[in-house]
Amino acid sequence: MLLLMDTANIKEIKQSIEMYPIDGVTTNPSIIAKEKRDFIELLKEIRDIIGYDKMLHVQVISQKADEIVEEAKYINKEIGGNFYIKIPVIPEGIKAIKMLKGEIKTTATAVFTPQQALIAAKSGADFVAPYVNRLDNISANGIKVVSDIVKLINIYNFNTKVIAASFKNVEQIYGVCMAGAHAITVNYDMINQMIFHPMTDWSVLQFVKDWENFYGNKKIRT
Ligand SMILES: O=C[C@H](O)COP(=O)(O)O
Repeated sequence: MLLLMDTANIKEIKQSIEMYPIDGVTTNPSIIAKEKRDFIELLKEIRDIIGYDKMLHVQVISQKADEIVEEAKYINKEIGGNFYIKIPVIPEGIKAIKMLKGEIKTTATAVFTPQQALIAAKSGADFVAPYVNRLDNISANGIKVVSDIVKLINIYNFNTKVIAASFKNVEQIYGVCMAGAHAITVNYDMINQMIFHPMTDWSVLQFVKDWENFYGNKKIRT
């Protein structure tokens, strides 16, 4: 299972890379704009922090295939390393995914249906990114959509991986993992929530208390 951070915030990226087993970073134009920084300069800083081996997914802005391809080539040249260009699954985006096959790795994004994922996978996308919480918010079932996409990819033996995105609670994350999503991308709040449990904190406190009752301030290693 691949675990990526859905953020462009330098502090959050540094902290999560230090604490957790992170495989890379995903961004989108909204996430990037929040940082109020020069686009390429910010991406270069992220690349420096995560190194050249971890994945960095960056989204295009253009909506015409030729321009999407040009943007993809430009960002890839500037950033380098293990790079994926994120392309929305509009028709021109699908065309661009086909055009980039064999040249730049692609993540088909803004996926809301298994049918979109199927076309993106057949076009050669390396990842498809269904938006779980945004689906749940429109009374659809995000986990079911992810589960169906995973099934379709297996039925047709595509090399495409599912990177489930857009989470607002850990139950959604658990659901997509049980459905066999190959990767998840989560924000800083979600990664911390994934590891949090009040009983864990209570248990740790209790262990320390019991130790101190007998050993006082004595450490295990003096
Ligand atoms: O790039 C896609 C994001 O993961 C969407 O997440 P969001 O619905 O929390 O904005």
